[in-house]
Amino acid sequence: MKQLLNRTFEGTLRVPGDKSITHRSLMLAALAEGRTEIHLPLKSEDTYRTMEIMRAIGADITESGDIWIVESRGHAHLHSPAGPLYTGNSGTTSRLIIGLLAGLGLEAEFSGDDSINRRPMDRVQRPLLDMGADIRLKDEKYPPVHIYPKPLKAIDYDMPIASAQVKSAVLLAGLFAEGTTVVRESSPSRDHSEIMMKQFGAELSSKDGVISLTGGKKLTSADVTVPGDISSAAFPLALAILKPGTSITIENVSLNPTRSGILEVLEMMDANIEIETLPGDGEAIGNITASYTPELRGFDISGEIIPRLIDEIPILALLAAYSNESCTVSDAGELRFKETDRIRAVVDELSKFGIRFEEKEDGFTVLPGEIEPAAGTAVKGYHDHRIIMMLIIFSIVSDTPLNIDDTSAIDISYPGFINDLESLRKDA
Ligand SMILES: O=C(O)C1=C[C@@H](OP(=O)(O)O)[C@@H](O)[C@H](O)C1
Ligand SMILES: C=C(OP(=O)(O)O)C(=O)O
Repeated sequence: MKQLLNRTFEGTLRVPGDKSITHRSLMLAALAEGRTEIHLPLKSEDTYRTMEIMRAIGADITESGDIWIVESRGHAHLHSPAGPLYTGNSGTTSRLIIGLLAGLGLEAEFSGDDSINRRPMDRVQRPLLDMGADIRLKDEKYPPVHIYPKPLKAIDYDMPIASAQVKSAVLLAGLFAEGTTVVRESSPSRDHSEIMMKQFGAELSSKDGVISLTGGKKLTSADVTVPGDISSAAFPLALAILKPGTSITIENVSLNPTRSGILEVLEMMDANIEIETLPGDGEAIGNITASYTPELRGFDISGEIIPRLIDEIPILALLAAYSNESCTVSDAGELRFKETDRIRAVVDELSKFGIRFEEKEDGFTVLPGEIEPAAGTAVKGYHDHRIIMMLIIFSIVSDTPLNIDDTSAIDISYPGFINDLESLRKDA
């Protein structure tokens, strides 16, 4: 990483494919009769966990360079796995698979790594029990999760939290439930499941936060091209804004409005960014250019924007530290249930450099002030990809070598992160 310090960066990058869309494409392609090609999938630890699980229940998936091919004779050919499943570090795999397995009426058991085994699964279990599923959890909350075959009925579900994982689990189960499943969202969460289910022929409509899905409709294959992941793009974009002499363009990245809250905050901060939308009929995509911005305004965000930038909050905290004004994030208590408690992690690690935080149960305020980077400071990544990548961007922006305990979790969502940054070095 030393090779990235005391440099400036310039150029164009394609970040890896969207993680949320890749997970969903593997699941839906396995349910849909026919051959699906998934172009430019994210090849990362988390998405391979979903691929292995889909194979363990009978999906035929082959990899051919940047295309994954799923050949399916339809959902009826999927079967209970021969042994326990493993979801690794992936919350999306864990939550969505509960809905999928319950919907298919399969018997299965799964657990994950230490982080997943501490993440709550009862949020998905509750609505599925209402649908008639039989799902058992350790201490009524955590993996190992056991799922037993039961027929499902549609429900009308008022979401108590804004969670795309819960919504998607209910919808995946709803594909096989008797009747029309209705999900009511209080704040919009990412809608990739809804978009893709329609592409695969599901009888689904969505309006003003109310999603209706009629069970029993046969899905048919549809090719998917995965756009770049805006959650990954956020790191090089932050680098461009914070590093003097730097300008970076990210091409073909998802601009889905349920994901692009970060761009709205960058605009609030008066950051130098340009967004070019590209034509297309599925997921919104475009190119984003960000450049060094010496004076950054503050922000105060809460409410409906939070689910639209939830995974970008660690890197937003770093941007906030460089603002001349105070920056507040509220209504983001969900951050405490991610790979690690991301509020704690951000506050504990960035405080080591004189960055002043007021921590709250549901967020934090970053106060303006001097940053005091000290070479060789020991920092912890908590085996959380987003915390680690934020710390690496801080190290590069402040030209300070840091002693990060373990960076291997980068591979959860962005293998090639360091290489991509190297490709942008002005002298590369
Ligand atoms: O559905 C998805 O693909 C995701 C939903 C979000 O989680 P929640 O549903 O828990 O908010 C997000 O944090 C996660 O990275 C991916
Ligand atoms: C929270 C994340 O993912 P997951 O919930 O799938 O582990 C993330 O990618 O930041």
